[in-house]
Order: sequence, then C-alpha cells, then structure tokens
Amino acid sequence: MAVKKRPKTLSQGRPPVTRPKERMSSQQSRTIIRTHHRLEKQRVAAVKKGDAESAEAIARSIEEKGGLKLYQAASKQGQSKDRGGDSSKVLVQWLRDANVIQDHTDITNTSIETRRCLEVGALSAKNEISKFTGQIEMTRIDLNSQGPGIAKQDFMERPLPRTPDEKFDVISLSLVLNYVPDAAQRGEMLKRVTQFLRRDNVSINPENSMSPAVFLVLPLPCVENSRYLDEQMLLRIMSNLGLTLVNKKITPKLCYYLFNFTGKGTGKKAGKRKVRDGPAMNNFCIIVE
Ligand SMILES: C[S@@+](CC[C@H](N)C(=O)[O-])C[C@H]1O[C@@H](n2cnc3c(N)ncnc32)[C@H](O)[C@@H]1O
Repeated sequence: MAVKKRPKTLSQGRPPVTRPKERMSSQQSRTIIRTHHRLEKQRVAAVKKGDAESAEAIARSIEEKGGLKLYQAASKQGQSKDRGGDSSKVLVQWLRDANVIQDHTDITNTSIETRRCLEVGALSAKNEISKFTGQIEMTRIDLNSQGPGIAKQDFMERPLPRTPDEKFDVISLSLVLNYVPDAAQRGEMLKRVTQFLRRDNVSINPENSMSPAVFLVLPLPCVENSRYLDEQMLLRIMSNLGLTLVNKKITPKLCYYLFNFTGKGTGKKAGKRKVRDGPAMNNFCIIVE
C-alpha cells in the first residue's frame, strides 16, 4: 500500500528567518581578547615613538579584526553563567558582608544609605550589582556603550567632580586596568580613580570601613606571573595612593580586590622594576609617576 505523504507545512518551505546564535568557544574568545590587547599595545607603542603611520596601520588592523565591538562580545562571553558569571557577584557579596547592601527580601535596616557606584568598563546594565536599585545608584561608562544604561565615555576624559555629589562611594574597575595598554597610563587611571571617591559620606556609617571603595579585578597572570608586578608590589602601589586592602579573592583565572580609600596616600611614585624573572612570564606593569 502506498504511504500517503503528509502535506508540508508552510514553515517547512520557508528559509529560516533567524539562525540560532552561534556561541564563541572559550578558545575563540581568548584569542580575540589576546589579539586585541597585543595590537592595542603595539598601537600605543607606535604613537609613543611618534610613528603615526604604523599606529594608523595597526588601528586599521584592529578594526579589520572586529575592533572593540568584537572584543566586548568576547569579554561578555566570559561573563556568561557557564563560564563563572559576572565579576560583580563578588563585589555584591562583599558589600552584603559589610552591610552596605541587603537583599530586598530581608531589608530590616531602613536606615540603609543609597550608595553611588561608578562602573568603568561596563558591558551590561543587568549584572549582579545592578539589581540593587534603591540601595546602589549605578553610573556605567564604557569606551563603547553596549546599550541603554551605559554611557559612552572614556574615564580618563570624564570631567573631574566639582562637588561631593558628583563623587562615588564605590568604583569598579573590573578587567579594565589590564585593558589599558600602557603602564604609565594604568598608574594615571588609578590616581584618577581616587579623585572620584567621596570621603564626606564616611560619617554616615563610620563603622563601615570599606566605603569609599575600589573594586579591582585583574587576570591572575598580571599579578602571579609578571616580571614587573607581584601582589606585594600591587598592594604597595595602592597603599601609596591611599587605598588599603579590605577583601581579596583568588580564582584560577582572576584576582579580585576591594580597597578602602583612606585619603592618606603617600604620593610615592612607582617605577618599572623587575621583581622576578622566568621564561614564561609576562611584562604586565603599573607605573605611577
Ligand atoms: C574586558 S572588558 C571588561 C568588562 C567587564 N567590566 C567585566 O568585568 O567583564 C574591558 C572594558 O573596559 C572598557 N574600558 C577600557 N578602558 C576604558 C576607559 N578608559 N574608560 C571607559 N571604559 C574603558 C573597554 O571598552 C572594555 O569594554
């Protein structure tokens, strides 16, 4: 007996309107991130040498390879839940521990102050720290905004605050300092951060010794495997800027730090100094001039 063919549905005859989104493999996202960092370093070195032609050629090559947009997509991939989630989860935990924020479900302390947080290098307005509206007022900036809630702004060009109200209680620099391709520029970024922290709010909650605070996240090799930086040196640089360590967490890939800004920096400079050496080490460095 001949089998009757079922009539095809309309959707079967139609080409798919959208393809399922392809995800980058972690190998692909790592390669994109590394290539972008390497080329940015080369571009800045060419600018420093006054070699405008090479700098332009490298800038073109960065764009041809997808530019900052693709780099951000690769970084966002690293924030996905199955790859460890977004780093602000750690900040939230520390703020919770310090009683700076409370879960909405168990807000018993009605005197909780609203804190101002500046997230430099923000990829999402829906990360963990953004869930505490009413307790944390977020300002998010990035060189390239990924959408509403994130202003396109270079932190190094953000106008300096004129009043305490324009300052912040928490500044997040998560995987941003290592994005800066030049060691002296990294130092400038850290110095600049301290100018945006407000100490006048300390009296509100003097027993809370973590605020104003800087949340710093770096790839672990910047601190563990660099010829020019180890943790001791990082903490000394931060301390000279008036930033005292309050919390830290080390994972196989990242190091997270929370510093309290005491406002009592020594103003001491930090140059490029070899702290150790080895064949497979990197040259990550922070220079404070
Ligand atoms: C690796 S992504 C990190 C994103 C996110 N914070 C995280 O932890 O995954 C680094 C981001 O920092 C941004 N960035 C670097 N320097 C910046 C600056 N001077 N001002 C604003 N954003 C900056 C870059 O545009 C990039 O989107």
